[in-house]
Amino acid sequence: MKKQSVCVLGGGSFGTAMANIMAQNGHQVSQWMRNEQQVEEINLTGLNSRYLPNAPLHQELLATNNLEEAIRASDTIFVSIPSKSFEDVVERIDRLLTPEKLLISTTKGFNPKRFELMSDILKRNSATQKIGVLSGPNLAKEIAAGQLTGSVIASDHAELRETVIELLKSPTFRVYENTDIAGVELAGALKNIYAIVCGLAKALKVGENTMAMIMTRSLAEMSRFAVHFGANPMTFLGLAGMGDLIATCTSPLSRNYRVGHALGSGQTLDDAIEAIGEVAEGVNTLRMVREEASKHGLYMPLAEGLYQLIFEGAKLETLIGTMMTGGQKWDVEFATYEK
Ligand SMILES: NC(=O)C1=CN([C@@H]2O[C@H](COP(=O)(O)OP(=O)(O)OC[C@H]3O[C@@H](n4cnc5c(N)ncnc54)[C@H](OP(=O)(O)O)[C@@H]3O)[C@@H](O)[C@H]2O)C=CC1
Ligand SMILES: O=C(CO)COP(=O)(O)O
Repeated sequence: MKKQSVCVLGGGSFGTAMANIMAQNGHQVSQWMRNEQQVEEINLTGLNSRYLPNAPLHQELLATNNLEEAIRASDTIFVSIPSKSFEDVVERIDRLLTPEKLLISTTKGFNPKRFELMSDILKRNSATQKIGVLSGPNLAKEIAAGQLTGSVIASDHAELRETVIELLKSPTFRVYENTDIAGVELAGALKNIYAIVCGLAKALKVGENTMAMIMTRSLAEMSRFAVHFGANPMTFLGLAGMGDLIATCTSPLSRNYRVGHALGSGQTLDDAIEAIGEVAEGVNTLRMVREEASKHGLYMPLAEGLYQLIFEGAKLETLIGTMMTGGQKWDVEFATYEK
């Protein structure tokens, strides 16, 4: 692939990990962030010590404060901004976009202002409809440490999918493709709820039978919700579905898992979030999904139980009770059993 101009919006751990791979691949990469000291640190020392310590960054990765310049110079733009601020940042770049530019979200969450995903925000821009979503079991610190990692690019545009696969291809990072944007994006956002549940369960020292049951029923809930909103249930068998659920529900590197673990160890939600100091998308996702599930009559006992536990002071037994005695009886809902 010939040298491409790319920019990554966001100075957090995931944006930095992606920017670094593309710089290592010889592309012209700028990474936009709002913190001037962080820009200076990356450009002078090759380190992003707040978000990705211990990961030396490629010398050609250029950190910048200049959003306009970064967008104008780039053919492909990755937006790696937490869901809370995603819309604000995308609105700032709107007038700088042109029809050829490729726009990719890496953000796993919902807009807290209204029920919509990041790709919905990207689609509202006035210039380009070349939109994609990157999602998968992608713990940023593991990627930076060179652990073998797979991800998924979902888009209607074959050219976009091909470009992202090539930009990010490395001996340790591989991107697969999918056209089910709704499935891939919903999978990445929803699994954060269940990572909180699993962190909590682990803190309570549950056994592996229990962990397996929680994770598998989580997958059932996630796909039930997502299929209602247009996803293909088969997507949940792939890296963006089962893959990300496994990584996030079992790793203390996941911020959402850590929130759950802290809750299970007796901390308050506010203390847990403050101690982590990075984004944990699952808390907002839980609020949005619970509201939408009740509006549409979707049965989500684990999400409902977690919501009641966190926001309504319910006892842990409520969460356990909804899982053990709930109304849903089929193992796999999208299979046909009755002859
Ligand atoms: N980390 C991971 O392992 C993975 C994360 N993701 C997803 O990627 C998204 C980004 O996460 P991640 O990189 O981990 O987040 P971090 O918490 O590591 O960093 C967030 C970054 O966003 C910046 N930011 C926040 N608000 C704004 C704003 N209004 N304007 C400009 N910059 C802003 C922060 O800047 P500042 O420091 O100035 O506040 C910081 O650079 C999330 O949705 C996450 O779910 C996806 C896959 C893996
Ligand atoms: O999405 C992730 C891994 O795929 C990162 O999870 P956390 O946001 O919980 O750290």
